[in-house]
Amino acid sequence: MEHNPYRDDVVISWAELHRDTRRLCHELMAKGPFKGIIAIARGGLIPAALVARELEIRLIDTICAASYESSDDDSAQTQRKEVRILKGIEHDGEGYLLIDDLVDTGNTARVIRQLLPKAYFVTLYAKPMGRQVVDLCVKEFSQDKWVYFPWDIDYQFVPPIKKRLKAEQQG
Ligand SMILES: O=P(O)(O)OC[C@H]1O[C@H](OP(=O)(O)OP(=O)(O)O)[C@H](O)[C@@H]1O
Repeated sequence: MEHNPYRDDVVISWAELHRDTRRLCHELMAKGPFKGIIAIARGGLIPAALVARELEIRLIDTICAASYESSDDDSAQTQRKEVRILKGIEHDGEGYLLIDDLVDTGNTARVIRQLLPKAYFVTLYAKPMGRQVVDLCVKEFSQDKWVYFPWDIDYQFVPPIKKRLKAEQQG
């Protein structure tokens, strides 16, 4: 079985994501103006839409990448494959804001940084292995945290702690 580097989860709510994106926008006001936004799909799409609203940017493009593939056990912590660019951009990114939700190992960001060397590259969240590849992020998490975004999760009923402990003791 492949080594799993993730020891802990970070669960980001919609409200937290929105608040963090607005914090990013306040910092971006001092960096622009930008000609447009390039969202790294899919994770960058929702942050890019929120940033576009706050900075009043209406020119929005995408670069489409795929870097993870499903693991055999259906876990969200899927196994890494090579980064593939499914749709590129026909310029070097000068004057553009490049947005993704997360830089983790930095594999995706490194490939895209080479394609768009002049873009201003931001993510909401970053882990140490990828932090240097982007220009700005809002929060940093340690490498062993797995970040769940609001679109990855669902609200569901959780039994009271007393019942859960009892069930654990019996089982
Ligand atoms: O730094 P890395 O280790 O490359 O990981 C970060 C990348 O992984 C996620 O995308 P993912 O490949 O899961 O695709 P998705 O956004 O389409 O779900 C995320 O949106 C980043 O693009």
